[in-house]
This record gives sequence, C-alpha cells and structure tokens, in this order.
Amino acid sequence: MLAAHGVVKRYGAVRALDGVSVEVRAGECVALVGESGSGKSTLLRCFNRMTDPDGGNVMVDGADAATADPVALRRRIGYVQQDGGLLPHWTVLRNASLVPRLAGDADADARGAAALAWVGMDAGEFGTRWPRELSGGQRQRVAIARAVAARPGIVLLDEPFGALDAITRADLQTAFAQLRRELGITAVLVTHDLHEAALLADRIVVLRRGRVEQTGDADTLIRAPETEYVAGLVARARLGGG
Ligand SMILES: Nc1ncnc2c1ncn2[C@@H]1O[C@H](COP(=O)(O)OP(=O)(O)OP(=O)(O)O)[C@@H](O)[C@H]1O
Repeated sequence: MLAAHGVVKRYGAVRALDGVSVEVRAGECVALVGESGSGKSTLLRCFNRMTDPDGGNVMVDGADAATADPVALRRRIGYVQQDGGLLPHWTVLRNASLVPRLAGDADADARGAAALAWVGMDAGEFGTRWPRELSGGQRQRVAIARAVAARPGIVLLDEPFGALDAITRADLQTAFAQLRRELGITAVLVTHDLHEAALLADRIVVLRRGRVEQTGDADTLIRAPETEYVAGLVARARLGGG
C-alpha cells in the first residue's frame, strides 16, 4: 500500500534520510521509532508529499507519489500531527468535517459528526465548541476524527499521543486501535515510545540518523536485536517501565 525505496532527503549538509526503504502492506500499522532527529517525521511526510525526496522513490497504492497531485494525495491520506493542528477559529464539527468539505461532499457535516462519534465524541455536545474549549485528549480525538472523516484507506500519524498524560494516552491508543481495525485503515505511526509501537503496530521500523537500523515485529526486536543500538533501545524501554 505504501513503500519507500532508497529514499534520500537532504537539508543542506544534513542527510535527514539516507537511503531508507520501508514497505507497508494493506491493513497494516507500521511504527517509525527512533530518537529525535532520526528522520521519522521526514519519512512520514514523504508519503503525502508534504516533503519530496531528493532521491529514491515513494509509492502510494501502486503509483509513484512523485506523479500524484499533492492536494489530491492529501485528501486520500489522513494525517494527524503532534499538536492536532486543529484550526482555532473553526468549531469542532467544522474541523472534523474539513476534508469531506474540501472534497465538495454535500454530506460533509454528517461525515464529520460520524467521525466524531467513532472517537467517542458526541457532535451534539462538542460540535459547536471551539478547540480551545477542549482538553488536550479531546483535541487529539478531534484531530483523529478529522483524519478519518473522509474514510481514507491510509492514515499517517506523527506522535499523535505524545503530549498527553498516561491515562488519556492509553484511552486514545485503545480508541485508535479499535477504529483502525473497524475501518481497515493502513497506518504509519511516528513515535518515540517503543511501548506504544509494540502496542499499536504490526511491525516496527527503527530509524537512526536517516537509516533503517532494523525492521521487525516487537517480539523480534526484543528477542533478536540486530544491532547494539536496537538492543539499547529495547533495554531502555524496559527500564522505562515496561
Ligand atoms: N525543514 C527542515 N529544514 C532543515 N532541516 C530539517 C528540516 N526538517 C527536518 N530537518 C532535519 O532533518 C533531520 C530529521 O528530522 P525529522 O524531523 O525527520 O526527525 P524526527 O526523527 O522526526 O525527530 P523528532 O522526533 O524530534 O520529531 C533533523 O536533523 C532535522 O533537524
């Protein structure tokens, strides 16, 4: 469904991505894990052309992303950013129905309301509120609703639960996992947190300095780390309360 082949992205002297290859099968959730600056967000943004690579290629649903219209691509691919990215002067319902509305869907509000219900928010109760009138967890729920309202087959998530307290984060992780299964969404999730990756993803890609260090399911990473770096990451995650 998604693939990066030998992707290179440079920012001046920095090689944010240095020949990265990743494949994401239909219906799968793949987590991109790595320390700050390892290239996770850059790789994520290559899939919806918010960033264009300098080398290699990116495939979306069998077609080269470089030839796709970026706006059309972004309407087909849901995107959740770290801070939610809600428009502050739009109500919750208007935020949630943004993508169907941009696509000219006459039922945009109904789709937004349905998406809010999927993430456990009643449009009657929350729809007319402003983003600033929500808790951080509620805002992230709306951000997820917005990303799925147009029923995209693919959703990209950049540290969507990072800024939340542990209980809210666990609630949202469960809600997202359920929604992903129900809607059959293919997802790429950027996270610092190996626990979160193990919980939500079918496979984990460990990035380090713009390169893939190891790809595998959580069990493989834990039982058979291929590099000292991955072994260290696993050890630190255990120390961190796993
Ligand atoms: N627009 C940009 N201009 C210049 N350098 C950039 C830009 N975007 C990213 N970089 C650099 O590319 C590298 C990878 O950044 P990226 O944001 O992909 O890392 P990350 O793993 O997502 O980090 P974090 O977890 O801190 O978000 C970093 O060295 C970063 O400073």
